Amino acid sequence: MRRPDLTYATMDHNVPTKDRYNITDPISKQQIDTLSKNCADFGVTLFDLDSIDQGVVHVMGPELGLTHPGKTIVCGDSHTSTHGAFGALAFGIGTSEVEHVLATQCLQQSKAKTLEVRINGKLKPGVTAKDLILGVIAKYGTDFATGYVIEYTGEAIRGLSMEERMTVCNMSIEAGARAGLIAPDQTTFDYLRGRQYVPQGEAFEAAVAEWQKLATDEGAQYDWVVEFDADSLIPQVTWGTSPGMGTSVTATVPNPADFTTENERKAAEKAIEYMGLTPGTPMTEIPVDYVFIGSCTNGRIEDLRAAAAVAQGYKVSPNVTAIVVPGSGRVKIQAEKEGLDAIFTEAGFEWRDAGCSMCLAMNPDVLKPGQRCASTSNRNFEGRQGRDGRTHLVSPAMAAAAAIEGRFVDVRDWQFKVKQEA
Ligand SMILES: CC(C)[C@H](C(=O)O)[C@@H](O)C(=O)O
Ligand code: SF4
Repeated sequence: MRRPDLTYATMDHNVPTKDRYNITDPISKQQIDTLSKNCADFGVTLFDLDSIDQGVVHVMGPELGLTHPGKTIVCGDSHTSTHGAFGALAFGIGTSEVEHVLATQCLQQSKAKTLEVRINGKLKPGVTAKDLILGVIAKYGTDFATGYVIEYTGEAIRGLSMEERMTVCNMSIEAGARAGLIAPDQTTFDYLRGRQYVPQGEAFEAAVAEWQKLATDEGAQYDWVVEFDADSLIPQVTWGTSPGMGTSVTATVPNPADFTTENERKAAEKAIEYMGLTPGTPMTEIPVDYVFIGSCTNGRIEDLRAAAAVAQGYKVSPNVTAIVVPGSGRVKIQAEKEGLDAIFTEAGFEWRDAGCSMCLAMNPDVLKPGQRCASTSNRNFEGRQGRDGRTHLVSPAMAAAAAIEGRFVDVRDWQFKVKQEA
């Protein structure tokens, strides 16, 4: 290994989120044991199950301050695009490329084209970064950014916290992009200050002076520009089996006949059948069996706060199983300090340990065939959360409201209702 000092590891995909040391799946067990052994043999820092920093790599990395503006970051995982939120060039690579990087610390790449995704206006109350990226992908499709690196710009992006920016960049890959990034600014520097793996004291100020140079050039030219209006965005729910098959919670399940091309019609038909839905059904009349709050898209502390704010004082519907899975050990500890775990458990949510959990069916958290899940993760492919499971992607607040009502609800009405009752 060329640079063990620049390499970090954790365990996330196949870690059980309850009784975490009891890994019964032999392949998962072997993978985890092999990683431990390799890290020990090659001197790589590993955040293992005993570490409070163990968690989903895209949650715990930034949290530790490992992600800096201007860095090139690779990981054997497609959602590495998350780290672009800091103005890093971060992308997922395949296993043989991982091997190449470990041996040489370099990678041959062809230059990507540049795409500006300009978000005009501001998000309205109850509309989140998750709705924003789901809305962009619903509008432009799951392959519009193929061959490009996205730069997200515009007023709405500048107004986002680092955690919200990570949610947006996380799903760049669902738009087909090689990577997605946001130019660093004061929000970025404030987030990084004092974290374990950033320079401290005067060295930090010197780093900031360098990072400031990474702001978007005045009059920068891109290969392509698309625009999106944040002002008119409504909370989103996906109805199909790709992240682009989404709509507003106030809308209905679409009619395949209304799509323009034959391919789209066929894809919609197939997706609606798999999802067990009927065209024309209001999204708010779709009942859910399961709610998953977590993942590298929405398993950060702000996400858990948003979900807890909705859940507080209510009970999960008797027809629903709901789990909350912090993205990292530190998110878990912070949430417990703030009493969020108590809010969730009193409401009837299960409070779990950090891991990828039900984002993908590679650990004990799996849907049963036919079960329908409101999920804060990023992929709703067939079988993603378990064979024949049905996934609807939503924001944390929307997921929490769905857990309580037992169906999708417009969280903007929900907040109104809460206020009236209070
Ligand atoms: C299993 C892993 C390689 C995969 C990825 O690359 O993204 C997973 O994290 C996912 O979200 O589908
Ligand atoms: S949380 Fe989900 S999307 Fe993120 S790395 Fe894990 S499996 Fe992939």
